[in-house]
Amino acid sequence: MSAETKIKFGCAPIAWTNDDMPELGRENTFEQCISEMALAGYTGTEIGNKYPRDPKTLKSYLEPRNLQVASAWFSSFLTTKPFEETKKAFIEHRDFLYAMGAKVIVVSEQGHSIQGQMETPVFEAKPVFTDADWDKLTKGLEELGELAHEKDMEIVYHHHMGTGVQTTAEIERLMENTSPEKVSLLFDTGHLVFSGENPIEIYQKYQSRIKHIHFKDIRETVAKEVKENQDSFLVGVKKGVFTVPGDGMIDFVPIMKTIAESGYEGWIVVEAEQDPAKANPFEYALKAKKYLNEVLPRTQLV
Ligand SMILES: O=C1C[C@@H](O)[C@H](O)[C@@H](O)C1=O
Ligand SMILES: [Co+2]
Repeated sequence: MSAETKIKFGCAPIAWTNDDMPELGRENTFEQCISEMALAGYTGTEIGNKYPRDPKTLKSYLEPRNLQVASAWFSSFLTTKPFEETKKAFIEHRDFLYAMGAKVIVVSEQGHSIQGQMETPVFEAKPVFTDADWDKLTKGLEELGELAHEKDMEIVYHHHMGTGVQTTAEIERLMENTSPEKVSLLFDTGHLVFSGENPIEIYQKYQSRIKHIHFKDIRETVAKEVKENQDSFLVGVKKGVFTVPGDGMIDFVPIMKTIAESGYEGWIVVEAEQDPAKANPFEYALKAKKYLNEVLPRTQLV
């Protein structure tokens, strides 16, 4: 089987309407978003704040457009709230994704996170977990992993700027202290490069545990500005730190080659949040798909 058939390309709705800042792209409708994704050539989507939450209704919109649900984000609060609260919300989210046919559940720990704070500098004020936080996080994630297994699903942990799992050392600590059977990893190129990590090294080290991928590129000059100005994550997004693959500083050819050579089977979701008033979401989705269509054969595996 070629790499092309094992890898499916999806697109995240965050470029049309931003979940972290719903005022960005408020005017873009749900139907416009999913129609444009399909028109740009994607076969999968994640879930945005305008998507109907009833599986039957959502399917009635997605199926005519040949779109599947790849996954959806879940915020855990294992380090700051009683486990039962996260568990209850997780089961609801899991059951919704299961009904939609998704196989993986994106989980990101939002306890102590500063990613949603407009004024907090993302590099300087990022949280650092205590040993007690790590203990709660790793144990809690393993329990969520077991709950996912009840539906034959996996949790994929999303390392993220402005959270306690952002750097290479933090990703390593998470991976080393959780069971590979219970906790898998999401690989997000944009967050790794923005943070200053080496994405290929991380991919190679954890390839057997990577079960979901987000592709976004970085505008190098904006990333430098965010660091120098001590901007928050959200201000960075508004300034345009993220863009689609092929439009920034990341060379996706070696990344794609590493992914294809690893035998990765699953979704690569183009997820490049930026201000839709400055970056037309359809044009950028199309640009990314064209670029990826060119990059994939250059991995020489197809
Ligand atoms: O997967 C993601 C979901 C978003 O809400 C988040 O802030 C974004 O940066 C991301 O990578
Ligand atoms: Co992501």
